[in-house]
Amino acid sequence: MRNEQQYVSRLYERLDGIRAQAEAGVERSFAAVGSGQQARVERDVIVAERSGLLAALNSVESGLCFGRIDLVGGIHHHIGRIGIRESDAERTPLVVDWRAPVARSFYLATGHAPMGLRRRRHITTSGRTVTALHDEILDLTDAERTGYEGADADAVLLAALDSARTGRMHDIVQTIQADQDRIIRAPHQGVLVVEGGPGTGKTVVALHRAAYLLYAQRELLARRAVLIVGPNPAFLGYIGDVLPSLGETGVLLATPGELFPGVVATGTDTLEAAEIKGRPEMADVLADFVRDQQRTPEPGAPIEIAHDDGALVLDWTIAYEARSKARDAKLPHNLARPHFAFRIIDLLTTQLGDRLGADPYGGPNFLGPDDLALLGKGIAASSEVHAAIEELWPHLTPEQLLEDYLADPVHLPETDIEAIRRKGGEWTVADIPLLDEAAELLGDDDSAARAAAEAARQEQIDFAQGVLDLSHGSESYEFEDEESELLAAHDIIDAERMAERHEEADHRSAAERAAADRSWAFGHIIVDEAQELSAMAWRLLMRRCPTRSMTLVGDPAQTAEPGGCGAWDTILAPYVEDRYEHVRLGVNYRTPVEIMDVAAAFLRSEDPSFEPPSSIRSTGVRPWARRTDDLPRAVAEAVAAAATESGHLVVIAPEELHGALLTGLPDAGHGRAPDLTRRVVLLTPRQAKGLEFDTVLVVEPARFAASDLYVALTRATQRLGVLHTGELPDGLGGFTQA
Ligand SMILES: Nc1ncnc2c1ncn2[C@@H]1O[C@H](COP(=O)(O)OP(=O)(O)OP(=O)(O)O)[C@@H](O)[C@H]1O
Repeated sequence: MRNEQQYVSRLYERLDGIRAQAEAGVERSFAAVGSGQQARVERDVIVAERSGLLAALNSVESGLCFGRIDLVGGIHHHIGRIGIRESDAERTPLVVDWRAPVARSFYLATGHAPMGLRRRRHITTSGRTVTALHDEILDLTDAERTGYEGADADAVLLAALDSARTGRMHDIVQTIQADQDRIIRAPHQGVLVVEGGPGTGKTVVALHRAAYLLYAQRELLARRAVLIVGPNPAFLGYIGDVLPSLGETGVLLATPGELFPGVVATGTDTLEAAEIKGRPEMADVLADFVRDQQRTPEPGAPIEIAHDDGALVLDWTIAYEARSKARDAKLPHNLARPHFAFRIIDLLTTQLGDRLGADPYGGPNFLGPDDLALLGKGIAASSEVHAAIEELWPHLTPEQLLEDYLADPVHLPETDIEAIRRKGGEWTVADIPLLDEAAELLGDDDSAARAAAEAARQEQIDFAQGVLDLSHGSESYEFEDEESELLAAHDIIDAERMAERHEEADHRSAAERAAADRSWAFGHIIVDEAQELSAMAWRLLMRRCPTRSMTLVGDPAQTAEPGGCGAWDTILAPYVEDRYEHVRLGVNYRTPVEIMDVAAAFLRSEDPSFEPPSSIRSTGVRPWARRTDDLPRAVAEAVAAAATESGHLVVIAPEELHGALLTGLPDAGHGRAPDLTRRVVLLTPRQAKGLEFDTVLVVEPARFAASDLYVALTRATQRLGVLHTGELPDGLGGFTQA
């Protein structure tokens, strides 16, 4: 133990050294004498880089080194969250990153396949102090013993699984199991589906896979960023510490309601409306609706446009021809609009030319090409003509289009139309993929943005010219000697190049830039609770990941959303056919066998073929149930009785009961963004998805949908209780009566 303590202390000393160096770098950059835009840009870049490094160094502080492998032949390596080298000339490795190939045997070696290992050691620390060592002898012919060999090889894993929860997910870097390691390091480049029952580590494995990919493909992923999609903000808060604790911060976490930049989904849909909006047919429905916006006047009811040289008649024939021409361009609506406008102007010019230049005696038209060009210019400048074009082929934003569509839906059966009809109101999660679809159909007409950028650039050139003129004026004063004069700014740089240099470089990280850019192509996307996403949501996600480098995590048995796609083939066939890898996790690390038995029996009563994951732990504590006439009081009493138990407690209850229950739970975290670090939390079944707590109280299970109840029953790491007023739902039983 003493030797390991000395080694670990030395590691922390080195970490402190690197940290001090990075801090000094930041300070030096701030104090840098260079002035002017260029120097500021360089300083900002250095500060951003060093600050990123500092954040990573600070976040790996806890449990920096957690293992050691001794190879046959005497070499050994310490394994840690990040790799650290000595400051000597050879840059000797002090601790090896857990993701490095050399560290792999730490996770995979067994007595049967020792992978060249003699011994594997787990080092447990508290702060910077080594508190325990656990050794496993892998080479049984080796007689040397350390005294730290435990009888139970899984002691470290079981201790981690048994520990009280904190409301935040922790990394599992010290105890990754072999089947999990294979998924984390899977070489598969395309879509990898990780399926497994509750508590099998799907989420935590996917997060470690993200960390692994960020290590193995650092170049690419630092540029393109990783996106992690999770079901709700509470879940993202719950998993938010895992990657930073592994030294990785360049990741964007988002809920499905946040995937259209500039819009936050705060509204709610009925289940029926969400299901309809998620159907794949909605892509065609919206495409048809966009075509509906490309109009023609009714035959016999033309648009008459006043013009100095006589009225112009924009009739069905002209509009129809211009529309066909514009549609032939096969461009999104807004980008095809100029084609429509040019054709209209062209046809109206011909109309006017025919009239003005007509020879009353039937000879050729009097007007030549120059006259026609002049007429065309006049028509193109006419605001009335533009108003008519806008009426027939309006420039649209995705928000406008969808708002108009939802106010008066079309191209659907009448009952569906009534289900989704909505005038104004807030955007919902199911609207987000529709907005994205609309954006695709409309196309980003960036001509206005480009014109603005050009104007800004011109302004900078003018500003730079001003600076140059000033420096020219002060030349004799500032540059006294010949050499300086030769290098005077105006001699070596023109205003345009100087303006470019002055342009503010984009210092945001790839993840920050990706968050603001709808057309961003991510290097890798991880989707948790993937079974919940609708076909339309998948269309959005696939657009964000043209390389299809994705890890999808889910459990079809936990599907709650009526629009959820469920089967992987249905989700993936349109994009990758059957070219995806499918792996399963079968061990439940969370729920003890006593609780899993109850949950599995309930689901089997719904689906007799259901195969639950097998629990790795048993607590000897049976779940309990109590019937009551006064739920708020019974819940408050049960929570008070659990106060002596360690860890966190969640009350999972239907939303409509929350108001009443809260009167007896004044300190509970609750609401839209509940604070999960509170000792007591009140959640709806949907909010509880993906989370875990030491103690779970399920309230009024008869009001839960079956899949929601299965999720609720499988959230506990230690204890489960059920409080109900009426009969328990069919199939739910096996409790002790409390
Ligand atoms: N190898 C491991 N070492 C330590 N803890 C582990 C290990 N694997 C899983 N766990 C723990 O098991 C619990 C369940 O993991 P996780 O939440 O990833 O499961 P899940 O499959 O996503 O569950 P659900 O589908 O119910 O959301 C977590 O606390 C996780 O840290």
